[in-house]
Amino acid sequence: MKKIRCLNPISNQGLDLLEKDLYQIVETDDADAILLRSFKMHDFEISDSVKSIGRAGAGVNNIPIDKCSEKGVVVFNTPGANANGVKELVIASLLLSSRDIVGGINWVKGLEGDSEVAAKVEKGKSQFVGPEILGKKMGVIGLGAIGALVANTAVGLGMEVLGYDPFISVEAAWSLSRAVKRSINLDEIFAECDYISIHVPVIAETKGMINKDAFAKMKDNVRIINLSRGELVNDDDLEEAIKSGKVAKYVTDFPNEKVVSMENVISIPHLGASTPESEDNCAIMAVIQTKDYLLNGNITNSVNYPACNMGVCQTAARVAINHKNVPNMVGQITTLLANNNINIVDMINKSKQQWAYTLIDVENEVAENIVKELENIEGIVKVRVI
Ligand SMILES: NC(=O)C1=CN([C@@H]2O[C@H](COP(=O)(O)OP(=O)(O)OC[C@H]3O[C@@H](n4cnc5c(N)ncnc54)[C@H](O)[C@@H]3O)[C@@H](O)[C@H]2O)C=CC1
Ligand SMILES: O=C(O)C(=O)COP(=O)(O)O
Repeated sequence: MKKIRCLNPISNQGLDLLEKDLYQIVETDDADAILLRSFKMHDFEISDSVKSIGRAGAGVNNIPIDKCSEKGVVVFNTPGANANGVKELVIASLLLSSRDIVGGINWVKGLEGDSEVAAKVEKGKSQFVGPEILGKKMGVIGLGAIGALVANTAVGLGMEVLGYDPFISVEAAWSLSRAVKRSINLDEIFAECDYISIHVPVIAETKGMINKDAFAKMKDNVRIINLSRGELVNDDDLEEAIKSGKVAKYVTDFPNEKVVSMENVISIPHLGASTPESEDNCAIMAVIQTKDYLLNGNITNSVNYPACNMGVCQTAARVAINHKNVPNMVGQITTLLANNNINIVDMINKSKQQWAYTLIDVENEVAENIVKELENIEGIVKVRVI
């Protein structure tokens, strides 16, 4: 029986795929696999029983990836599974940033109980005028699953779209409308766009990328939409840019104590992926990937270990080894098996940056002492016999 622990509520559409005779949902710290959404795991004790962590969503900045890699814990996410949910909220945000719908709604709320609401609405509406988006320039930073959908939809809404992504995947590039203009540097986006939407992960290179220097290059009255992560924007610099009139509106899905009280900020409570469709898609994908890893050792959509697939084991046993990507690992592993008279039927070795994974189907049972010997090889961080 494999134990699965959920650190956030995970859609039943996914959890129902866990067969009752094979899997048990637990709240104890002896789980084989963890499923989560935005739960912050940095201070969470990851026990040695944990083999994988499945993020039902895209961003993995809530998970200590390096620590997981060192422990041989494979971290999955679910690329694209919530992209449409986010895209739709970006389009809503685009309109909210332009027309003062939020200001208008709040003002009308204040007229409750007034006997002249209809007349006052007509008289007061001019204070909420805002521009149309048709024909305006939209900059999309990051053209992955979400950014590509946003760029294409903005084209469909009659906007002129500039996209920037130096690491764009072939798949995302193919999916882009030919009307999306490629920017080769951010400065062009900053200088030309009336609306800028950010769709990059928060990593060392992107943290605080929307800062004083960036604001200085932007047009006056620019509208910025950030449904990616709060840390991408420098809050102090944003405050200045709003005060000076450089930024007309900032829409964020990641409000904090500082941003929430700023003028001309629209704060959304992290609702980008909060649709039944996205929640179901993410849960289903995370569960399928987790099951395949626990049962077969196959890796799909991991952010720290390489993709690897040998189907279902047809031999006496399958040995799954997580290790460092350094010379002579395969040599040492196969020599040790040969010295123990274990015949290899099939094997695969893959690497991703400094980590690697070796799957070996063998003809014989693999005894506990051999597992121990494998674990003792310098550079090996996890050994499983499936
Ligand atoms: N508000 C919400 O509920 C949600 C927020 N997100 C956020 O959106 C981000 C993007 O999600 P996806 O599009 O699904 O991810 P993705 O991985 O498909 O796309 C990210 C893109 O950013 C690009 N990129 C990386 N570094 C860059 C840089 N320095 N400059 C320009 N582009 C760069 C990559 O090449 C990739 O194409 C996530 O990392 C997450 O932080 C994702 C889902 C839901
Ligand atoms: O997928 C992501 O990166 C998200 O930000 C969605 O977060 P959530 O699963 O809604 O807590």
